[in-house]
Amino acid sequence: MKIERVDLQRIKIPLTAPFVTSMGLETHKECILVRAYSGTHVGFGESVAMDVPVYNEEDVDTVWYMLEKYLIPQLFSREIEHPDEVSQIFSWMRRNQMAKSALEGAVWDLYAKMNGMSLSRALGGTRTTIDVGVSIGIEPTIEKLLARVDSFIRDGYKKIKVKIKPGFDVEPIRAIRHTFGPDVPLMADANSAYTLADIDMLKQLDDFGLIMIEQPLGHDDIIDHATLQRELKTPICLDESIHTVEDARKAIELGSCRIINIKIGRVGGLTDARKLHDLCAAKGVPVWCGGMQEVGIGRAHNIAIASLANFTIPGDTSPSHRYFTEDVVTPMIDFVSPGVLAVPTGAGIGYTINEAAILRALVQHKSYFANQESTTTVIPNW
Ligand SMILES: O=C(O)CCC(=O)c1ccccc1C(=O)O
Ligand SMILES: [Mg+2]
Repeated sequence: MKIERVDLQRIKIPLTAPFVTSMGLETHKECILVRAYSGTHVGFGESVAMDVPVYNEEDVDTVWYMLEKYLIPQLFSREIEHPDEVSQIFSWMRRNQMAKSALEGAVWDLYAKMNGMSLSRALGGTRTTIDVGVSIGIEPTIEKLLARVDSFIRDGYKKIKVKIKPGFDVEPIRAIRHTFGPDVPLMADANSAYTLADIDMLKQLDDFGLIMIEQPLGHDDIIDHATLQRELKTPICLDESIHTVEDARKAIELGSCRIINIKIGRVGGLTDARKLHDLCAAKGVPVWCGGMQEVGIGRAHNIAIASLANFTIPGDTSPSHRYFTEDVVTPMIDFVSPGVLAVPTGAGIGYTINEAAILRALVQHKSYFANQESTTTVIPNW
């Protein structure tokens, strides 16, 4: 296939509730949607970079810049047989995994649509449904947190993940266990808020039977995590520290974690996400699909990758209504039964794009053509 045109659309949508983590506060979702065109087919991708570089080094503007300056022109210049080639084509560029992934994901959807198969099938997925959990931000009080946990348990979520930070860690976890009992599948995500100096507090978390503790230490660390894992019964799951398949190999070899959270954007795209999944399967390390509060396109990509066999732990891919009142796909992504999403069987991502919703959220649109000048529209809607 030859990519003849790419559109970038920057959108901004309010979140139904503010999301607080040890990294800061989010009230809106801002991201870039990518469309890749070949013949009569269009593939869709989504950049998961946040509006500020607090999770990784990228933000919405750096993604746009890297796509426009390097990645889009590079795809225009060649014939592609299979989307697996895209990550190889982009491999000369260091990092910028989310920028690469946004375009690579659009090419994967395009390829699946051109071949009349679902994205899940194109990736080798075997599950027809996936179990999902919920990621709850830091609430102003333990009482408010308990109320949220209660409503998510009632909704049937298969895993409850709570964000922790220094000063809001042991007590909220103790309160959840005390109120809801030992059987609730519970985990904590620290987003790198601790160091080895906090080891006594982290060891206290061992008493609560957590499924795992996600990314307790430095975003760029795998050494101290190995030290910590030797001291903890609870499995450590790495998120921020794993950007590549090689990172995962080294972390597993060092014993830095026993579980890995795979985010397609963080690892540079679907091809590398699948390779990381395969490596973990070979090493006996379970994986689950993380989330970046994606709108429907990125969410659909997450569902497709989570249909692979070694995604044995419920992921963070909650239904659309947990974040937004309106999504960019229609109908909104929702449970088929409590805590369970269906893996679409239609071509590509398998959801219909809600063009009207995108127009309502649109901030900037630019079309790039293989053989023509590009055109930009800036929409001053905020
Ligand atoms: O609901 C989701 O999409 C997951 C939300 C989440 O936990 C998260 C959101 C933004 C950045 C990092 C993380 C994380 O998993 O650490
Ligand atoms: Mg995380």
